[in-house]
Amino acid sequence: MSNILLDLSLSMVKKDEMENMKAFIQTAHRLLHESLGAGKEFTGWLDLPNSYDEAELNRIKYYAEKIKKESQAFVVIGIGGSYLGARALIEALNHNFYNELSEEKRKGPAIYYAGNNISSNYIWDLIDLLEDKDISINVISKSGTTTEPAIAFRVFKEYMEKKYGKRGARERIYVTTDKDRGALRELAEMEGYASFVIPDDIGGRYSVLTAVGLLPIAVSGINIDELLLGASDGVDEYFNEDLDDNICYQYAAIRNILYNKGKDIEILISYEPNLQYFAEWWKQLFGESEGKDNKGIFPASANFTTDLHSLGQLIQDGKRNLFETTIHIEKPKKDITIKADDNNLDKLNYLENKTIDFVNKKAFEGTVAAHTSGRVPNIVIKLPQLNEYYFGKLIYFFEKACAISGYMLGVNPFDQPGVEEYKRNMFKLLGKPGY
Ligand SMILES: O=P(O)(O)OC[C@H]1O[C@H](O)[C@H](O)[C@@H](O)[C@@H]1O
Repeated sequence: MSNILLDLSLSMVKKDEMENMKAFIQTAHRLLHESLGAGKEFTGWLDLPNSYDEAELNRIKYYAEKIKKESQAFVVIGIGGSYLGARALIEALNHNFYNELSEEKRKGPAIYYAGNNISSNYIWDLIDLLEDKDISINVISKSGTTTEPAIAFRVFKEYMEKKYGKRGARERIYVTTDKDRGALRELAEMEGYASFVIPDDIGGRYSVLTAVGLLPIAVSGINIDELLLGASDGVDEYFNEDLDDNICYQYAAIRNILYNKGKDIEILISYEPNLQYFAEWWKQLFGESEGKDNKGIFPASANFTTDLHSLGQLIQDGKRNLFETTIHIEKPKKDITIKADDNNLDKLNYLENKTIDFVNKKAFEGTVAAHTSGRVPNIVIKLPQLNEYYFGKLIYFFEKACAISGYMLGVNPFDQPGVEEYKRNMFKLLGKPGY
């Protein structure tokens, strides 16, 4: 049966180096599964796909349908873990030009994002774009107090109330936040908005398979049952503490081996442009989880072949402190056959009857060969297809690999104390009371 596969044949790591990681992997496995590790109170995501509350799932589906019916555009207000996962999957699993499609062709409203920056130009332009559209909004914040989404929501709440009146706006505003803490929870209760809960034991960057991600994802027409099924199969498949039989743990182990050899930048590569935000989600997951105590691999990303024409030189020939992890999709959703041309001025007739995906795959093979000859270790994660099931499983694969990798590195993979530093300075400069 087809499945996600991990190809380590070009990782430049020897078999015995992996063997030597077995004990460390088993320790990390125990820290995670027996709730003995740092941040153990944030491991609710571990069994979530297997223990999903059916009633909550049905509520998500019900409101997703309501939003679809009532809206031409849907605005997701959130930052970091409160929006990246949703955007990653909405873009990865839909049409490359989803928002630009006609309403008949699209399976849901156009989806826009706000509250992920503090640019007045951005908010202004978004409001301008939404002027003649019927909209609904989902404000997502675990803490309920993050500045960026809070400011955007203040603007959008006023906008909605002007457009639809207070009662009408109430019907179109959805809140996803903590069960009983935070300003957003208080506001949701006070205004009577439909609301969803981010469980206490799941941190933002591990929350894509909760209502945080599932509501917006379902609104875009993606099958969330299939997504959860993939993740749930991942729970079983990536449980085995024997390194030989667990590709998720192999990925965690090899990252640590490479890091200890001075490879402190990992570039996540894809040959599909609509995986750009999947890489952004992955960057937050690994960056916030591991980058602490003056340690951690810097997670970067590149889109090939696009970036081969801009970053390719550095990867091939620059400082040897990086490695690549490619997400390789075996079968495209659609393909195009290259035809012969009588004039052949572009000299492409040698590709007659080959498909564009065939060329893309040859570009991948050629790139991996070139970069490994340039001493860049290459890890390849192979997915049979770009669909809900495999991406649900891949999400879980990375979440778990990240937690295991973080424990092997000796950090708490579930906190992010460093992020507060810029906030404190900004609040002080803004004159926020108490700073
Ligand atoms: O969901 P929120 O509480 O608004 O947090 C949104 C994001 O901002 C924070 O500063 C954290 O660094 C992230 O881990 C988090 O995902």
